[in-house]
Amino acid sequence: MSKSIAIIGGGNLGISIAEGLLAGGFTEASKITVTRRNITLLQPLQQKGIRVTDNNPVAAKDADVVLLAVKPFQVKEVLREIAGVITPDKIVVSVVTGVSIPELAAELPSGVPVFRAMPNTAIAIRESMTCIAFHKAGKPQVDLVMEIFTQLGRVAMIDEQLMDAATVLGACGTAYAMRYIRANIQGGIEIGFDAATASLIAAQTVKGAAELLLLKGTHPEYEIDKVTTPKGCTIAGLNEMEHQGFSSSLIKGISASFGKIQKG
Ligand SMILES: NC(=O)C1=CN([C@@H]2O[C@H](COP(=O)(O)OP(=O)(O)OC[C@H]3O[C@@H](n4cnc5c(N)ncnc54)[C@H](OP(=O)(O)O)[C@@H]3O)[C@@H](O)[C@H]2O)C=CC1
Ligand SMILES: O=C(O)[C@@H]1CCC=N1
Repeated sequence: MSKSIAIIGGGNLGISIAEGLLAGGFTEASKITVTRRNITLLQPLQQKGIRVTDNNPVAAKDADVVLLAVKPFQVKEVLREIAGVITPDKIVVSVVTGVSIPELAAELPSGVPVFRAMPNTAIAIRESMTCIAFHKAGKPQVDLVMEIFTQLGRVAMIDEQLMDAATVLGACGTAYAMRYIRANIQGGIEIGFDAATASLIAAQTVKGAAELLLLKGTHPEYEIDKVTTPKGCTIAGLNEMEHQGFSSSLIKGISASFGKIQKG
C-alpha cells in the first residue's frame, strides 16, 4: 500500500516537492496533502487531485510521512501545533534551513524518527540533489526516506553537521548556476545571438557539461583540457575570466552564504 505524505508549507519548495512526488509516482495524488494558510494559492495542486488544507494537525494525523517546508522562523510554532498527532510510527522530514534535528525533536514526542533533507527546486522535475541526515531512525524509515528522494533526483547521506554546507552547495547552488547561465546569455547576445537562442545554447551547454561529469565521473579540469586548444579561444577566455576573479568570486560567494546560515 502506498504511503501518505503531508507537506506542511506549500510554498516554492513544498509545491515543487508535491509536483515531483506526483510525477515520480511515489504515491497517488489523493495521498498527498499540502497545507498553507492561504490555500487559494494551492488551487493548481488541487486541480491535479492533491488534497489541500489550512489545517496542519488534520493533515499530519492522516499522514505516514510529515514533511516540514515552512520558513525557519515558522517551524517551531508548526511543530507545537502538530506534536499531539505525531506518533512514533510516523516519520518527520524537515527541509527547513538551519534548524537542527535536536531542535526539531525537542518539540515532538520522544521516539519519533526525525530527518533533515536539503533538496533544491529542481525537485519539481525530479532532478534535485538532496542531502539527507537523521538521528536514531531504523532501517525501514531510512529506506522510505531514501525511496522518496531517490525518485526526485540524486541523494547523498551526510552527517548533520554538514547540513549547512549542503544547503549552500546544493540548494543555493541552483541560484548560482542560474546566474552563471544568465551571464552566458548576456554574453551570447553581445556576440550576436537573440535571447531565445542564447538561452537554449547556454542552458543545454551547462546541462551537457554537468552530465559529462555525472556520467563519466571525471574531474572538471580533465574535461577542460579537452576543450582548450593550444593558443585557442577557450583558454584565452578562461584565463581572462580567472584574471577577473571568476573562481575566486564563486568561492567567496559560497563562503558568504555559509557564513550567513551559520550566523542564523
Ligand atoms: N527555496 C529553496 O530553494 C529551498 C528552500 N529550503 C527551505 O525550505 C523552506 C521553505 O522555503 P520556500 O518554499 O522557499 O519558502 P516559502 O515562503 O515559499 O514557503 C513557505 C510556505 O509556508 C507556508 N506557511 C507559513 N506558515 C504556515 C503554517 N503555520 N502552516 C502551514 N503553512 C505555513 C507559507 O504559506 P502561507 O503564508 O499561505 O501560510 C508558504 O507557502 C525554508 O525553510 C527554506 O529555508 C530548502 C532548500 C531549498
Ligand atoms: O536562501 C535561503 O535561505 C534558502 C536556503 C536554501 C535555498 N533557499
